[in-house]
Amino acid sequence: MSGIVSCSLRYFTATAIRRRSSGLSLQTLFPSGASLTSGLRAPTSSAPPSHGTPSPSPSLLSVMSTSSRNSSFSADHSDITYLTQEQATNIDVELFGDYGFTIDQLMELAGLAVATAIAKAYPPPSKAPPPKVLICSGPGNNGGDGLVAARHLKWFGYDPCIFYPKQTAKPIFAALRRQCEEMEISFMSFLPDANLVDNNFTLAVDALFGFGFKPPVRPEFVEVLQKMCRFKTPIVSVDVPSGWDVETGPHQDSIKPDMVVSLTAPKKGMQNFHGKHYLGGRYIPDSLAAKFNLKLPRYPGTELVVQLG
Ligand SMILES: NC(=O)C1=CN([C@@H]2O[C@H](COP(=O)(O)OP(=O)(O)OC[C@H]3O[C@@H](n4cnc5c(N)ncnc54)[C@H](O)[C@@H]3O)[C@@H](O)[C@H]2O)[C@H](O)CC1
Ligand SMILES: [K+]
Repeated sequence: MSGIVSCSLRYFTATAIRRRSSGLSLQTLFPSGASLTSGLRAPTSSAPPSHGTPSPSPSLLSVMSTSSRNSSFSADHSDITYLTQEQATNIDVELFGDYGFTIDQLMELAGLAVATAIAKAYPPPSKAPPPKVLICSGPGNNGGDGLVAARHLKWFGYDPCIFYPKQTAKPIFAALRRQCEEMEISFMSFLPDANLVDNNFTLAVDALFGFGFKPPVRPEFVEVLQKMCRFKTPIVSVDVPSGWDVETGPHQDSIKPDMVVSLTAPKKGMQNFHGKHYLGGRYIPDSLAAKFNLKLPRYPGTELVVQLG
Protein backbone atom coordinates (compact mmCIF):
# COMPACT_ATOMS: atom_id res chain seq x y z
CA MET A 1 0.00 0.00 0.00
CA SER A 2 1.39 3.43 -0.87
CA GLY A 3 2.49 5.88 1.85
CA ILE A 4 -0.26 8.33 0.90
CA VAL A 5 -3.02 5.79 1.26
CA SER A 6 -1.68 4.32 4.47
CA CYS A 7 -1.34 7.87 5.87
CA SER A 8 -4.92 8.69 4.89
CA LEU A 9 -6.15 5.52 6.49
CA ARG A 10 -4.24 6.21 9.65
CA TYR A 11 -5.77 9.70 9.70
CA PHE A 12 -9.32 8.51 9.20
CA THR A 13 -8.89 5.67 11.68
CA ALA A 14 -7.47 8.06 14.27
CA THR A 15 -10.28 10.54 13.61
CA ALA A 16 -12.83 7.79 13.88
CA ILE A 17 -11.36 6.58 17.16
CA ARG A 18 -11.35 10.11 18.59
CA ARG A 19 -14.92 10.73 17.47
CA ARG A 20 -15.93 7.35 18.85
CA SER A 21 -14.47 8.23 22.21
CA SER A 22 -16.60 11.38 22.16
CA GLY A 23 -19.73 9.34 21.48
CA LEU A 24 -19.72 8.89 17.66
CA SER A 25 -19.45 5.39 16.28
CA LEU A 26 -17.78 4.26 13.05
CA GLN A 27 -21.29 3.52 11.88
CA THR A 28 -22.21 7.17 12.33
CA LEU A 29 -19.11 8.30 10.47
CA PHE A 30 -19.60 5.86 7.59
CA PRO A 31 -23.37 5.34 7.51
CA SER A 32 -23.37 3.87 4.02
CA GLY A 33 -21.50 0.91 5.42
CA ALA A 34 -18.45 1.80 3.31
CA SER A 35 -15.34 0.16 4.58
CA LEU A 36 -12.33 2.35 5.42
CA THR A 37 -10.68 1.36 2.15
CA SER A 38 -13.62 1.80 -0.21
CA GLY A 39 -13.24 4.67 -2.66
CA LEU A 40 -9.48 4.87 -2.10
CA ARG A 41 -7.10 3.27 -4.51
CA ALA A 42 -3.36 3.07 -4.11
CA PRO A 43 -1.77 4.84 -7.09
CA THR A 44 0.40 2.45 -9.05
CA SER A 45 2.75 5.21 -10.19
CA SER A 46 3.47 8.86 -9.41
CA ALA A 47 1.38 9.88 -12.46
CA PRO A 48 -1.75 11.95 -11.69
CA PRO A 49 -4.89 9.87 -11.30
CA SER A 50 -6.76 9.16 -14.52
CA HIS A 51 -10.36 10.21 -15.04
CA GLY A 52 -11.30 6.63 -14.27
CA THR A 53 -10.00 6.82 -10.69
CA PRO A 54 -12.92 6.48 -8.29
CA SER A 55 -13.57 9.51 -6.06
CA PRO A 56 -13.67 9.19 -2.29
CA SER A 57 -17.05 7.96 -1.17
CA PRO A 58 -19.63 10.64 -0.27
CA SER A 59 -19.31 9.70 3.39
CA LEU A 60 -15.57 10.37 3.35
CA LEU A 61 -16.15 13.66 1.54
CA SER A 62 -18.61 14.76 4.19
CA VAL A 63 -16.08 14.05 6.95
CA MET A 64 -13.41 16.00 5.04
CA SER A 65 -15.57 19.02 4.29
CA THR A 66 -16.96 19.29 7.82
CA SER A 67 -13.47 19.73 9.24
CA SER A 68 -12.57 22.50 6.77
CA ARG A 69 -15.86 24.33 7.22
CA ASN A 70 -15.64 24.98 10.94
CA SER A 71 -17.66 28.05 11.83
CA SER A 72 -14.84 29.56 13.95
CA PHE A 73 -12.78 30.21 10.79
CA SER A 74 -14.35 32.54 8.26
CA ALA A 75 -13.37 34.29 5.03
CA ASP A 76 -15.09 37.41 6.39
CA HIS A 77 -12.52 39.47 8.35
CA SER A 78 -14.98 42.08 9.56
CA ASP A 79 -16.11 40.34 12.74
CA ILE A 80 -12.96 38.64 14.00
CA THR A 81 -12.34 38.35 17.73
CA TYR A 82 -10.10 40.82 19.57
CA LEU A 83 -8.77 39.24 22.75
CA THR A 84 -8.48 40.62 26.25
CA GLN A 85 -5.18 40.03 28.04
CA GLU A 86 -6.87 37.44 30.23
CA GLN A 87 -8.29 35.55 27.23
CA ALA A 88 -4.87 35.52 25.52
CA THR A 89 -3.31 34.11 28.70
CA ASN A 90 -6.05 31.52 29.13
CA ILE A 91 -5.65 30.33 25.53
CA ASP A 92 -1.91 29.92 26.18
CA VAL A 93 -2.65 27.89 29.30
CA GLU A 94 -4.91 25.57 27.30
CA LEU A 95 -2.43 25.20 24.44
CA PHE A 96 0.38 24.21 26.79
CA GLY A 97 -1.89 22.20 29.10
CA ASP A 98 -4.73 20.08 27.77
CA TYR A 99 -3.72 20.54 24.13
CA GLY A 100 -0.20 19.23 24.72
CA PHE A 101 1.84 21.80 22.77
CA THR A 102 5.31 22.86 23.87
CA ILE A 103 6.52 26.45 23.88
CA ASP A 104 9.31 25.60 21.43
CA GLN A 105 6.78 24.41 18.86
CA LEU A 106 4.51 27.42 19.03
CA MET A 107 7.35 29.91 19.23
CA GLU A 108 8.87 28.43 16.09
CA LEU A 109 5.55 28.80 14.26
CA ALA A 110 5.04 32.30 15.65
CA GLY A 111 8.54 33.45 14.63
CA LEU A 112 8.20 31.84 11.21
CA ALA A 113 4.86 33.61 10.74
CA VAL A 114 6.48 36.95 11.60
CA ALA A 115 9.33 36.40 9.11
CA THR A 116 6.83 35.27 6.47
CA ALA A 117 4.65 38.37 6.93
CA ILE A 118 7.75 40.59 6.68
CA ALA A 119 8.81 38.86 3.46
CA LYS A 120 5.33 39.53 2.02
CA ALA A 121 5.14 43.17 3.08
CA TYR A 122 8.80 44.14 2.58
CA PRO A 123 10.19 41.63 0.06
CA PRO A 124 14.00 41.62 -0.16
CA PRO A 125 15.24 42.96 -3.50
CA SER A 126 16.72 40.16 -5.60
CA LYS A 127 19.76 42.10 -6.84
CA ALA A 128 21.02 44.06 -3.84
CA PRO A 129 22.79 43.33 -0.58
CA PRO A 130 20.43 41.68 1.94
CA PRO A 131 18.39 44.38 3.74
CA LYS A 132 19.58 44.94 7.29
CA VAL A 133 16.89 44.26 9.90
CA LEU A 134 17.22 45.27 13.54
CA ILE A 135 15.47 42.86 15.92
CA CYS A 136 14.75 44.18 19.43
CA SER A 137 14.01 41.18 21.65
CA GLY A 138 12.59 41.40 25.17
CA PRO A 139 12.89 39.05 28.15
CA GLY A 140 9.74 36.93 27.59
CA ASN A 141 8.23 34.76 24.87
CA ASN A 142 7.62 37.78 22.64
CA GLY A 143 11.40 38.23 22.61
CA GLY A 144 11.75 34.53 21.76
CA ASP A 145 9.48 35.03 18.73
CA GLY A 146 11.90 37.76 17.66
CA LEU A 147 14.91 35.42 17.93
CA VAL A 148 13.12 32.78 15.85
CA ALA A 149 12.07 35.40 13.29
CA ALA A 150 15.72 36.54 12.99
CA ARG A 151 16.79 33.03 12.00
CA HIS A 152 14.06 32.70 9.36
CA LEU A 153 14.70 36.20 8.04
CA LYS A 154 18.31 35.24 7.42
CA TRP A 155 17.16 32.25 5.37
CA PHE A 156 14.72 34.51 3.50
CA GLY A 157 17.52 36.84 2.31
CA TYR A 158 17.73 39.53 5.02
CA ASP A 159 20.65 40.50 7.21
CA PRO A 160 19.28 40.48 10.78
CA CYS A 161 21.06 41.94 13.77
CA ILE A 162 19.73 41.47 17.31
CA PHE A 163 19.50 43.75 20.33
CA TYR A 164 18.66 41.50 23.29
CA PRO A 165 19.24 43.49 26.48
CA LYS A 166 17.74 41.18 29.11
CA GLN A 167 18.14 37.46 28.58
CA THR A 168 16.42 35.19 31.10
CA ALA A 169 17.92 31.96 32.40
CA LYS A 170 15.49 29.53 30.71
CA PRO A 171 17.31 27.03 28.45
CA ILE A 172 14.99 27.73 25.50
CA PHE A 173 16.28 31.30 25.22
CA ALA A 174 19.93 30.23 25.51
CA ALA A 175 19.28 27.70 22.73
CA LEU A 176 17.59 30.28 20.48
CA ARG A 177 20.48 32.67 21.01
CA ARG A 178 23.00 29.94 20.24
CA GLN A 179 21.16 29.04 17.01
CA CYS A 180 21.34 32.66 15.89
CA GLU A 181 25.03 32.91 16.76
CA GLU A 182 25.74 29.71 14.82
CA MET A 183 24.00 31.33 11.84
CA GLU A 184 26.36 34.29 12.16
CA ILE A 185 23.60 36.68 13.18
CA SER A 186 25.21 39.42 15.25
CA PHE A 187 24.07 40.61 18.67
CA MET A 188 24.49 44.27 19.61
CA SER A 189 25.38 45.22 23.16
CA PHE A 190 23.53 48.56 22.95
CA LEU A 191 20.67 50.09 20.99
CA PRO A 192 22.02 52.78 18.65
CA ASP A 193 20.34 56.18 18.49
CA ALA A 194 17.52 56.67 16.01
CA ASN A 195 19.62 58.42 13.33
CA LEU A 196 22.13 55.54 13.27
CA VAL A 197 19.30 53.03 13.07
CA ASP A 198 17.63 55.00 10.27
CA ASN A 199 20.89 55.15 8.30
CA ASN A 200 21.81 51.51 8.75
CA PHE A 201 18.64 49.44 8.93
CA THR A 202 15.81 48.97 6.44
CA LEU A 203 13.42 47.63 9.05
CA ALA A 204 13.15 47.22 12.83
CA VAL A 205 11.31 44.35 14.50
CA ASP A 206 9.76 45.15 17.86
CA ALA A 207 9.72 41.91 19.88
CA LEU A 208 10.13 43.50 23.32
CA PHE A 209 6.76 42.77 24.92
CA GLY A 210 3.60 40.98 23.85
CA PHE A 211 0.42 40.17 25.71
CA GLY A 212 2.38 39.67 28.97
CA PHE A 213 3.13 43.41 29.25
CA LYS A 214 1.82 45.16 32.36
CA PRO A 215 2.13 48.99 32.22
CA PRO A 216 3.87 51.19 33.11
CA VAL A 217 7.20 50.42 31.42
CA ARG A 218 9.81 49.62 34.06
CA PRO A 219 12.88 51.96 34.20
CA GLU A 220 15.24 49.45 32.52
CA PHE A 221 13.22 49.63 29.27
CA VAL A 222 12.20 53.30 29.27
CA GLU A 223 15.21 54.50 27.23
CA VAL A 224 14.88 51.63 24.75
CA LEU A 225 11.27 52.51 24.03
CA GLN A 226 12.06 56.22 23.85
CA LYS A 227 14.71 55.51 21.22
CA MET A 228 12.35 53.28 19.26
CA CYS A 229 9.72 56.04 19.26
CA ARG A 230 12.16 58.18 17.28
CA PHE A 231 12.94 55.57 14.58
CA LYS A 232 11.98 56.64 11.07
CA THR A 233 12.88 53.15 9.88
CA PRO A 234 9.58 51.25 9.71
CA ILE A 235 8.81 49.13 12.76
CA VAL A 236 7.12 45.74 12.60
CA SER A 237 5.66 44.79 16.00
CA VAL A 238 5.25 41.18 17.06
CA ASP A 239 1.79 40.45 18.50
CA VAL A 240 1.40 43.76 20.40
CA PRO A 241 3.27 47.05 19.84
CA SER A 242 5.57 47.25 22.85
CA GLY A 243 4.49 49.70 25.53
CA TRP A 244 0.89 49.72 24.29
CA ASP A 245 -1.74 48.66 26.77
CA VAL A 246 -2.80 45.22 25.54
CA GLU A 247 -6.47 46.18 25.79
CA THR A 248 -6.67 49.96 25.40
CA GLY A 249 -3.86 50.44 22.87
CA PRO A 250 -1.44 53.35 22.44
CA HIS A 251 -0.90 56.44 24.57
CA GLN A 252 0.68 59.71 23.55
CA ASP A 253 4.32 58.57 23.73
CA SER A 254 3.85 55.10 22.25
CA ILE A 255 5.77 53.63 19.33
CA LYS A 256 3.87 53.77 16.04
CA PRO A 257 4.56 50.60 14.11
CA ASP A 258 4.06 50.44 10.36
CA MET A 259 2.93 46.87 10.66
CA VAL A 260 1.80 44.43 13.35
CA VAL A 261 1.81 40.65 13.16
CA SER A 262 -0.82 39.53 15.68
CA LEU A 263 -0.59 35.96 16.92
CA THR A 264 -3.54 33.62 17.57
CA ALA A 265 -5.99 36.55 17.39
CA PRO A 266 -5.49 40.33 17.58
CA LYS A 267 -5.66 41.86 21.04
CA LYS A 268 -8.27 44.48 21.94
CA GLY A 269 -5.71 47.31 21.85
CA MET A 270 -5.38 46.74 18.09
CA GLN A 271 -8.99 47.61 17.30
CA ASN A 272 -8.15 51.09 15.99
CA PHE A 273 -4.85 50.22 14.29
CA HIS A 274 -4.74 51.36 10.67
CA GLY A 275 -1.30 50.15 9.54
CA LYS A 276 -0.46 46.88 7.81
CA HIS A 277 -1.87 44.06 9.89
CA TYR A 278 -1.20 40.35 9.55
CA LEU A 279 -2.36 37.44 11.68
CA GLY A 280 -0.17 34.39 12.30
CA GLY A 281 -0.19 31.48 14.69
CA ARG A 282 -1.95 28.87 12.62
CA TYR A 283 -2.07 26.33 15.42
CA ILE A 284 -5.40 26.87 17.14
CA PRO A 285 -7.42 23.65 17.01
CA ASP A 286 -11.07 24.05 16.04
CA SER A 287 -12.24 22.83 19.42
CA LEU A 288 -10.14 25.44 21.24
CA ALA A 289 -11.45 28.20 18.96
CA ALA A 290 -14.99 27.02 19.70
CA LYS A 291 -14.32 26.85 23.45
CA PHE A 292 -13.29 30.54 23.49
CA ASN A 293 -15.94 31.49 20.96
CA LEU A 294 -13.22 32.83 18.64
CA LYS A 295 -14.06 34.18 15.21
CA LEU A 296 -10.86 33.83 13.19
CA PRO A 297 -10.06 34.40 9.54
CA ARG A 298 -9.54 31.39 7.35
CA TYR A 299 -5.90 31.00 6.28
CA PRO A 300 -5.75 30.52 2.51
CA GLY A 301 -4.21 27.24 1.30
CA THR A 302 -0.85 26.58 2.90
CA GLU A 303 -0.32 30.15 4.13
CA LEU A 304 1.10 30.77 7.63
CA VAL A 305 -0.29 34.30 7.78
CA VAL A 306 -3.39 36.11 6.65
CA GLN A 307 -3.57 39.84 5.99
CA LEU A 308 -6.21 41.65 8.05
CA GLY A 309 -5.48 45.18 6.94
N1 LIG B 1 -0.41 31.76 22.20
C1 LIG B 1 0.33 32.34 21.32
O1 LIG B 1 -0.16 32.82 20.33
C2 LIG B 1 1.77 32.35 21.54
C3 LIG B 1 2.42 33.55 21.71
N2 LIG B 1 3.73 33.65 21.92
C4 LIG B 1 4.32 34.91 22.23
O2 LIG B 1 4.38 35.03 23.61
C5 LIG B 1 4.00 36.35 24.00
C6 LIG B 1 3.58 36.36 25.43
O3 LIG B 1 4.72 35.93 26.13
P1 LIG B 1 4.94 36.17 27.69
O4 LIG B 1 6.26 35.61 28.02
O5 LIG B 1 3.78 35.68 28.42
O6 LIG B 1 4.94 37.74 27.83
P2 LIG B 1 5.76 38.89 27.08
O7 LIG B 1 6.87 38.39 26.28
O8 LIG B 1 4.73 39.73 26.42
O9 LIG B 1 6.33 39.77 28.29
C7 LIG B 1 6.76 39.18 29.50
C8 LIG B 1 8.09 39.77 29.90
O10 LIG B 1 8.01 41.17 29.93
C9 LIG B 1 8.28 41.65 31.26
N3 LIG B 1 7.41 42.81 31.51
C10 LIG B 1 6.07 42.80 31.66
N4 LIG B 1 5.63 44.05 31.88
C11 LIG B 1 6.72 44.86 31.90
C12 LIG B 1 6.91 46.26 32.11
N5 LIG B 1 5.90 47.07 32.39
N6 LIG B 1 8.15 46.77 32.02
C13 LIG B 1 9.21 45.97 31.76
N7 LIG B 1 9.11 44.61 31.57
C14 LIG B 1 7.87 44.08 31.64
C15 LIG B 1 8.00 40.48 32.17
O11 LIG B 1 8.72 40.59 33.37
C16 LIG B 1 8.46 39.31 31.30
O12 LIG B 1 9.86 39.17 31.39
C17 LIG B 1 2.93 36.68 23.01
O13 LIG B 1 2.65 38.04 22.94
C18 LIG B 1 3.53 36.12 21.73
O14 LIG B 1 4.42 37.04 21.16
C19 LIG B 1 4.56 32.42 21.93
O15 LIG B 1 5.81 32.63 21.44
C20 LIG B 1 3.93 31.32 21.11
C21 LIG B 1 2.51 31.08 21.56
K1 LIG C 1 6.04 43.46 20.56
